[in-house]
Amino acid sequence: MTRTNDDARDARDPGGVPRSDDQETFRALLRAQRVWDTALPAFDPASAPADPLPLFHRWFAEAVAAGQPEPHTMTLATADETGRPDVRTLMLHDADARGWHFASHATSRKGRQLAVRPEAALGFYWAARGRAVRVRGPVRAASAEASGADLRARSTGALAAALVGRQSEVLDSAADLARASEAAWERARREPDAEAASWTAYVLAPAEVEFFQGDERRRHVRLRYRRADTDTSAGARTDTGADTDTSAADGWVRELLWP
Ligand SMILES: Cc1cc2nc3c(=O)[nH]c(=O)nc-3n(C[C@H](O)[C@H](O)[C@H](O)COP(=O)(O)O)c2cc1C
Repeated sequence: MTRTNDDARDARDPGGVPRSDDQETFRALLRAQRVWDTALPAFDPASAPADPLPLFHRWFAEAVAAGQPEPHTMTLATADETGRPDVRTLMLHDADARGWHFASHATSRKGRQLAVRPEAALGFYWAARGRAVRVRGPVRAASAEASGADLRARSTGALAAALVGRQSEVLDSAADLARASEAAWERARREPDAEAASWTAYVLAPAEVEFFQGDERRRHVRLRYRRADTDTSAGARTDTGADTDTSAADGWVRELLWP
C-alpha cells in the first residue's frame, strides 16, 4: 500500500515527533504521576530563623524523619568555560557555618569546570515533605590535607572508589574498570590512609539559599535568604512584600517569592 502524505502526517504528533506505542505508553505514565497531592506541612516563613543554616538542618532532620530516601543526595550544577551548564548528583558531606560541603575528583568534568568557574548551585528535593532547597554561591577547594581527612572519615568503599580515579574519562571496557576497582579495594583495605591524589573536598559558601514548601493548592511558600551584599537576578526587588525582612539580620536578607 502506498503511504499518502496524510498518513505520514498522522504518524507524527502535533510537535512533529513520530508516534509510537512506546512513546504513548511513556506519556500516559508520565501524566499519571502526581505531585503535592498529599497532606504537606505548613511552613510559616515568619518563624524562620535569621540564618538559613539552622533551617536547613531542621528540614534535613524532618526529611529523614518522614522517611525520605537518600535525603543527603543533591544536584550540583556548574558551568563550563563557555558558560554551558552541567549537572549531576552528589552526596552532601556537611553543612556548617562555612557552607555546603561535597567532594569529588579535581580531574573530573565538574572538577575542571570548578577550576575555571568556581561558582555552583545545589538542589535538594525531599518529596516526603514536599520541600526543595537550593543554594548558590562561590566554591572553594580544600587543601590536600583537608581533602584526605574528608576521605579517611568515610568508608573503605568510598576510599576504593576514590583510588580508582579517572572519573569522567572514557572507559574502553568494563574489564578495565573491574581490574582497577579490584586493585583499589585491595589497597583501600590494606592502606586505610592511602592518598587519592585528585580527590578534593569542596565547600560552597552560600550567597543565596531558597526554601520551597510545596502546597496542595499550589500556594507554595518560597523563602529566599540572600547575603545583604548579593546582587540577585533582575526583578528580585519587585517580588518583595510586606512579609519581607530587609533588616539583614546576621547579614542575610529574607524575602518571599511568588511561586
Ligand atoms: C546518589 C549518588 C551520589 C553520588 N555521589 C557522588 C559524590 O559524592 N562525588 C562524586 O564525585 N560523584 C558522585 N556521584 C557520581 C556523580 O553523579 C557523577 O556521575 C560523577 O561525579 C561524574 O560527574 P562529572 O562528569 O560531572 O564530573 C554520585 C552519584 C549518585 C547517583
